[in-house]
Amino acid sequence: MTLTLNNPDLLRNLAHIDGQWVFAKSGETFPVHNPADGTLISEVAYCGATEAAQMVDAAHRAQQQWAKTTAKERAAFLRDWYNLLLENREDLARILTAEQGKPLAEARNEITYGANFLEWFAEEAKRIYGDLIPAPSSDKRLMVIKQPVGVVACITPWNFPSAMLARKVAPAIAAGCAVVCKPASATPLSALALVALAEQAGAPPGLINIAAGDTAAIGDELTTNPLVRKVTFTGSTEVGKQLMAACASTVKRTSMELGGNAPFIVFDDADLDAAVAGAMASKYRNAGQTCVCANRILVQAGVYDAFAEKLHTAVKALQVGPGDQDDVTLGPLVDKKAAEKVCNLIDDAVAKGAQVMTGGGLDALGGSFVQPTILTGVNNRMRVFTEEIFGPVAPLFKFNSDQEAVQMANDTEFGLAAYFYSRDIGRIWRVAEQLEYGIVGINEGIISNEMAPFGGVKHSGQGREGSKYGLDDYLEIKYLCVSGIDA
Ligand SMILES: NC(=O)C1=CN([C@@H]2O[C@H](COP(=O)(O)OP(=O)(O)OC[C@H]3O[C@@H](n4cnc5c(N)ncnc54)[C@H](O)[C@@H]3O)[C@@H](O)[C@H]2O)C=CC1
Ligand SMILES: O=C(O)[C@H](O)CS(=O)(=O)O
Repeated sequence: MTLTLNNPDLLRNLAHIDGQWVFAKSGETFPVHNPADGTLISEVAYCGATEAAQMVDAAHRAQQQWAKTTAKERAAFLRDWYNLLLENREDLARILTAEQGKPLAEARNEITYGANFLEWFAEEAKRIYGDLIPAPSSDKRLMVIKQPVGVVACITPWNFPSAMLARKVAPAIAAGCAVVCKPASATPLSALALVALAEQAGAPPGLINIAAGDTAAIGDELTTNPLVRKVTFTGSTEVGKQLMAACASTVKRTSMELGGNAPFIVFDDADLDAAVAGAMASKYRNAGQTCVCANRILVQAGVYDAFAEKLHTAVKALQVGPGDQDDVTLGPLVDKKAAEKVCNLIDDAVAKGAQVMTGGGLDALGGSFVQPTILTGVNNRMRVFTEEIFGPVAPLFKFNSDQEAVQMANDTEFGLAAYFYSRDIGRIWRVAEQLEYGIVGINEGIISNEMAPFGGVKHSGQGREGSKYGLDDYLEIKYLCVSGIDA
């Protein structure tokens, strides 16, 4: 696939440190390939601990100044950056589809989704209020002020390489922090393009720094350098735990958006057509590579066959192919290793008795294209019940009672998103309150937006991104006790 841009300057391959675009000190680079056809898109600077330390030093200097700006000035920068993302949305979407594989329509949506966090936190920046507290004695005045955490490390995944960066950098900048960013090596180009637009929007040198390459070396520097006061991470639970442990030596704050294992419950009073539409949107978005995808579809016995047939019809209508082709609605997985892992999960289920209703393995296109798949006759001994599938596979589990559905749904160490379809108000409240998840979609399969708190419980992480709560993760609360007030 040839990547054609209106503004070729958006395709960056260097690190951005202290306001300069620089090669790696070693001069090394690493390749970025298009998952649809394996073609080379770019060679990107392969950075390591040296560049990571330089980013931290630059961010520390810049943050001292950025913290002195007014909320209005921080808001104005974020809004200018937001406008540039929208003006360059088509190019940003094409870069995103080229390196990650998602269909262009989804890529456009991701750019808008990420931009909306810039707009949201441009507004929230002006509402970082403190408190005055009734004093215990007449000679005292008690108050609370909120101050920026300081230098923040942002480590982001390959599945939403643009929006996940924006979702972290926006509140950090709004709060008065400076950032050092490490994108996933599979998809650095979208993040680099975003930083190029931040520079165009007037970001002071050192405010926003980014480097990719030697993941472990960069990660080690960012988690142990005492000048970094917070690490915000989106990715697998396994890596999240490693990063939390590494941050302990310097007592950094952490925000963790980790893995999921979302139940999608269809009760017998559900609107089945709405439930199928919600399942399609939740399960097959980004070819199933989102942390909030429906991972286990639990269907009440009385409607199981009807729901399965309706879902089958909808899945058969999916168009598998390269994301830059107009009619495609299901792109490749991010790489062949990811596709192999998903096929292994299918094979495990079949070996334990599951039936393949449609799909079942690699698509005829080969490479990292996986057939959209529905499995029936599944049980909780299969890996598709316990593991995050991260692919276009819908296992349909059957249940009888409401309590059985809730028990199955909660039978996991994860707790990010859950979904269910019902039109009974009593059932809705009872089930919503019993589900052990940070996010619950009720009669809805797409729950993500900048206005709502996004985050999980248990092994799905800690902290919330977006919403009026999203700034808290980037602020420190300081209590001032003023005495001697009595005349
Ligand atoms: N809860 C959420 O919002 C999200 C969770 N995820 C989860 O992430 C996984 C898929 O995304 P991946 O990018 O493969 O996850 P990953 O955990 O392998 O990588 C995520 C990021 O961490 C970096 N990383 C890996 N090891 C590191 C280390 N030792 N030090 C510093 N950085 C390191 C990677 O380079 C990448 O930038 C799935 O489990 C998915 O559920 C992905 C996106 C969103
Ligand atoms: O990385 C992800 O999977 C995203 O958080 C999912 S969403 O926010 O785009 O729904």
